[in-house]
Formats: sequence, C-alpha cells, structure tokens
Amino acid sequence: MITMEDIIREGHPTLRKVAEEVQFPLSQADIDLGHEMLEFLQNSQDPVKAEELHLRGGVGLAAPQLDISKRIIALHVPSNDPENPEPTLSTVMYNPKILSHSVQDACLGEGEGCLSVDREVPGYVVRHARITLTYYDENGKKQKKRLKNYEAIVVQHEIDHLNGVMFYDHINEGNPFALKEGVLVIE
Ligand SMILES: CNC(=O)c1cccc(C)c1Nc1nc(N2CCN(c3ccccc3Cl)CC2)nc(N2CSC[C@H]2C(=O)NC)n1
Ligand code: NI
Repeated sequence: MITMEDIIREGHPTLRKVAEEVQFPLSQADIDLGHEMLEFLQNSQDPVKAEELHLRGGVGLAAPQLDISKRIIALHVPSNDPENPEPTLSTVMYNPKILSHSVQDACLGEGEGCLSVDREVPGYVVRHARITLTYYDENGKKQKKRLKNYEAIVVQHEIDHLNGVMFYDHINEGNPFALKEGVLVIE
C-alpha cells in the first residue's frame, strides 16, 4: 500500500524527468500500480485512514512521484455535492495526452498544493480552463474526455509531473497573484 514514505519530494531528480510511455498490453505490475495509486488517493481522503496512515490529502497522483518514471496518473476527485457523493472523476490514465484546450485560462483561487512539495507556495497557477484529452485505460482501450474547472486543473497538474514540470514553475515570479484579463478563478 502506498504511504507518504513512497512519495519523493522536490529536489529528487525523477521529478524533473520526462516520463516514458507505457507499452500495451500493460504488465500486471503497471495495472497493480494504477490500483495502488487510486487506493492511495481514496485513503488520503478518508479521515480515519488518513489519520492512521499519516497521509496528506490529494485528488491526483503521478507515477514519477513514486520514483517510477512512467506516464501513469491517477485521479480521485470527490464531488462537492452532498446529495450526490459519487466522485466526479475517479480513474487511472495511461499515456494521457491533451489534444486541444480552450483559449480561456483558469486557476484555483487558493493556489495549488502538491504531495511532493512540503511547503506552501502562494500564487495563481494559470492553466487551460477546459481540455480535451485522450488516454488509455487499464484494458488498453483508448478513452477521450473533455474536462473543465477543478478536474481540468488537476489533470493538467498531474500531466505536468509526467513532463518534469512542478506547479510553481507556472507562478509569476514578479507578482504571484498577477491575473490577465479573462482568467477564470475557480473557488
Ligand atoms: C496552496 N493552497 C492550496 O493548496 C489550497 C488551499 C485551499 C484550497 C485548495 C483547493 C488548495 N489547493 C489545492 N488543494 C488540493 N486539495 C484540497 C484538499 N483535499 C483534501 C484534503 C483532505 C481530505 C480530502 C481532500 Cl479532497 C485534497 C486536494 N489539491 C490541490 N491540487 C493542485 S492540482 C492537484 C491537487 C492535489 O491533489 N494536490 C495534492 N490544490
Ligand atoms: Ni503534484
């Protein structure tokens, strides 16, 4: 089971590498890894398990954060609608690729955090507001998804990890809270 000890922190060279595409059919190891990554996110969001296992909460995780330089990401985004508790996005993506994106940009109003960064880095992380991406699921089936708002932000953050990019690379040095006209601030 993945815990915080398995997550490498900024400064570790693997976080700055471009990860390798996975080959199909997937090895059982790559399928199991995907399940473990998803299980970590679910555990990290469970108050009892997170406390017991000392997990930081996360909604996304990328294989390079486990020192595995492969193009695998896991997402487990809870719904914020108490009526409908089903997570809005819960999946493992192999070789995810952004096909197209909106002209409009967006950022999280509270900035971004990362399980590999043990410090607060204030500032807006400006990303695409909407993306169209493809990825392969664990059965090797090509999937296509259009995402917006929080889900789009999270997937872009995790795909960045596959390209050796950290969220703070996007923060404006001069003015971390600089915002151009038309950028959607997601609260
Ligand atoms: C500096 N200010 C901030 O961090 C920040 C500050 C306030 C609000 C937000 C919204 C912020 N930003 C931010 N908050 C999150 N979480 C909120 C808490 N949550 C969570 C925690 C515990 C249980 C269940 C859950 Cl659901 C887990 C997810 N996650 C991300 N990111 C950036 S994209 C990938 C994603 C990620 O999983 N990071 C580890 N950013
Ligand atoms: Ni991260």
